[in-house]
This record gives sequence, structure tokens and C-alpha cells, in this order.
Amino acid sequence: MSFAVKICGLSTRETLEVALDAGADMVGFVFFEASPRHVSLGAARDLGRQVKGRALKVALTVNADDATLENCIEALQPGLLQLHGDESVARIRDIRQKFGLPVMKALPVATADDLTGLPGYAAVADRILFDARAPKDATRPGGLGVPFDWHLLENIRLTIPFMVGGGLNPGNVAEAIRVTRTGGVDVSSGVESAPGVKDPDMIRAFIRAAREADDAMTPSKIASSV
Ligand SMILES: O=C(O)c1ccccc1NCC(=O)[C@H](O)[C@H](O)COP(=O)(O)O
Repeated sequence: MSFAVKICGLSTRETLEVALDAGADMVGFVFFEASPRHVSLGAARDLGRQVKGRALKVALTVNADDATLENCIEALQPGLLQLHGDESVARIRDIRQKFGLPVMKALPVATADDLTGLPGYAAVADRILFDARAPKDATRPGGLGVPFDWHLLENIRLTIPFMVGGGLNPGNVAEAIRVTRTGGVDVSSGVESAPGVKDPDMIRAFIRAAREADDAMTPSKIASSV
């Protein structure tokens, strides 16, 4: 997959269809009951069937045990597991081996110190999501609509793909791409009219803005445009 646009926290047939029609590469489904985007196993099954190979299905869990992961995988049939808790390197390795699915590890970022563990995670995960670190009193570790300092990623060199999330929206996603040169972007709050309520026009605007910014960053396109 080249540049990836992920719309996360989808929970209705209508907005899932909008994201697919608009060309989302990844569609994320949240299995975290404290989230306004939480989907039940039954809903995940129905929504998962709707995707029909048009995008990569991402199952998002937080410090889930094996039984929970097994249930989510059986229901959604995801192509990628997003581990968004404080799962250790060893736990990630264990999950990959047990379930035979690629893993995207979300790493919370607030300061440069948050990047010190990156090599260990990059050694076991298939993809990294750099997301804004949640405040201490937050009721969930992600999906909070708050960005981090993208300049912290300016000198990142990874052998695996990475994505950037946290507070992105149609108005700032291009800048995030320019600053970080990320291989993908991930959004939830920034395409919602209210917590958990995805907005079709915002989804379309976000995907369009992200594609245009990535196209502008492609060296061949830059060369031909000068
Ligand atoms: O989206 C949630 O509600 C959520 C709940 C628990 C753990 C992670 C969660 N979201 C993780 C994501 O991948 C979000 O897309 C990412 O944090 C960006 O969110 P936002 O800042 O709202 O765009």
C-alpha cells in the first residue's frame, strides 16, 4: 500500500459507504466500550461484510486479552490489528504469532522522549501510528481530536511504514503531511459533527485534502511541476 488514508471510528452503514466511495484505504472500527465510536461484535460483523475488499479493515483494541481479540477478529475479519493501549513489545510479538495478522502499534507522542522506545516496537510491528498522547484524565487513549508537534517526526527513519494521527482535519492534514512526510494519515474526530457522528462532507474533504497533499509531495510530480 502506498500512501494510506484511514478513516477511523466508523459505526454506521451510511458513513462507512461514504468513506469507501471517497477512496479511504483503511476503515477503522473501535472495540473500546468507553468510546463514542465503539462497535458491538454484531455491528462489526455487518459493517465488515459491507466493505467487500474495498478497503483494509482495521480492528482497534486497547490492551485486549486473547479472547477479546479472537472475538473481534472472528466478527470483523480485519486485515490489520491496531493495538492502541500500552501493549509491550513482547505482547505485540505474541499477538502477531497467535493470530497471524499484521499489527499497527499506536505510539502516543507528546515530547521527543516518547520516541525512545520506537526501535523496539518497529522491530515487531508491521506499521506504526504516531498519535497524540492522551491527557492523564482522558477516558480513552485516542480519538481525542488533539494534535501533537509534527516536527518531532521530522528526522524519523523507519524500515516499516508509519502513519500520523491526532487532531487531523481537512484544514491541517496537508501541513501534517508536509512536515512529517508520513506514509499515511488517520482521522476520527476531525471528520465528525459530534463525538462518534461521522460527517460525510468532512470525510470527503479530508480524503481529498490528504490525496492532494501527498500528490504534491511525490518527487516525480514535483519535478514535472517545475
Ligand atoms: O477513536 C476512539 O474513540 C479511540 C478510542 C480508544 C482508543 C483509540 C481510539 N482512536 C484511535 C484512532 O486511531 C484515532 O483515529 C486517532 O487516535 C486519531 O483520533 P482523532 O484525534 O480523533 O482524529
